[in-house]
Amino acid sequence: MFRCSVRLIKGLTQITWLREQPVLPNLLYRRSVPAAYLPSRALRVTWPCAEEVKDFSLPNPSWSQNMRNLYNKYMELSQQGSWIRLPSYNVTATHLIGKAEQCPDSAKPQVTTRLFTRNLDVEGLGFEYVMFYNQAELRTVGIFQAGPYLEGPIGLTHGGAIATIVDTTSGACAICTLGKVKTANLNINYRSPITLGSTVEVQCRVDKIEGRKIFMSTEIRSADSQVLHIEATALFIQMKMSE
Ligand SMILES: CCCCC/C=C\C/C=C\C/C=C\C/C=C\CCCC(=O)SCCNC(=O)CCNC(=O)[C@H](O)C(C)(C)COP(=O)(O)OP(=O)(O)OC[C@H]1O[C@@H](n2cnc3c(N)ncnc32)[C@H](O)[C@@H]1OP(=O)(O)O
Repeated sequence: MFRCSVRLIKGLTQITWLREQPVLPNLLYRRSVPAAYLPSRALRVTWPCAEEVKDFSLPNPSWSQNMRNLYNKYMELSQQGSWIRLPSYNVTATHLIGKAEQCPDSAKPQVTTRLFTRNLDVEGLGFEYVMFYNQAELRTVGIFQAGPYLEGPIGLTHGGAIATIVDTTSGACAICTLGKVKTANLNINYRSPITLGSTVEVQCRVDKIEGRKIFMSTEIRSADSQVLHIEATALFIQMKMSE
């Protein structure tokens, strides 16, 4: 248990910017798992115990040249200080401090929860994406490559997969701005299909904040910005301190 805590904390402390975020104290999730979260009586949910915590938003061999070009562009902007690359793990709890002590040592069979967008073990088949956050402008950019396992109509990306990317990119912006949030509303206009294998740029911005409500707009365009694929709006609600 102690070793697990050390590994997780070591991984998290590498993300120095997180410690500087004003929202970080709000990102501490509750420390016990309600029974309703368990997928069945035979299974126990476990938290990440991997030797190494992999950051999935770093380039891998499946990335297209378009994906790499956009990534390099925002990495350069990050070096100038305006953007921050958001790390991405395959277990939601890894993004949050305070889960490590829940690593169990014995329960079998076990199932480890997985972040929906990072649930495939082979690179390039599903969601390949990286997100950057601009704190001054309250914006996120997502660079998304749609893998072949995201098919809806033949050769095209499933609308639900696109909705997931809108939710993820605008949700990340809301989280970085306000702390823990849940999606309350998502409206999507599908303007033109996204071909499987293509890379698109997801642009999200905060429209307004009213108390616990944060209103977001999202646009998805082709890598060269010429084709508008998606226009969307979303409402996220900040969690109460007790949640
Ligand atoms: C340390 C890490 C930092 C870095 C982070 C970086 C990256 C993040 C990486 C990983 C994390 C992974 C992904 C994150 C990305 C995406 C996030 C996905 C989030 C989800 O995928 S989440 C699942 C789907 N989501 C639900 O499962 C919600 C079910 N639902 C509820 O849980 C409640 O319904 C709730 C909580 C929404 C509200 O409940 P509540 O009790 O807290 O608040 P309440 O009802 O009082 O509403 C307060 C005010 O919002 C207004 N309001 C409420 N709902 C509205 C609606 N639909 N339309 C218009 N207005 C609405 C009210 O009218 C009132 O307005 P007013 O104050 O003006 O009266």
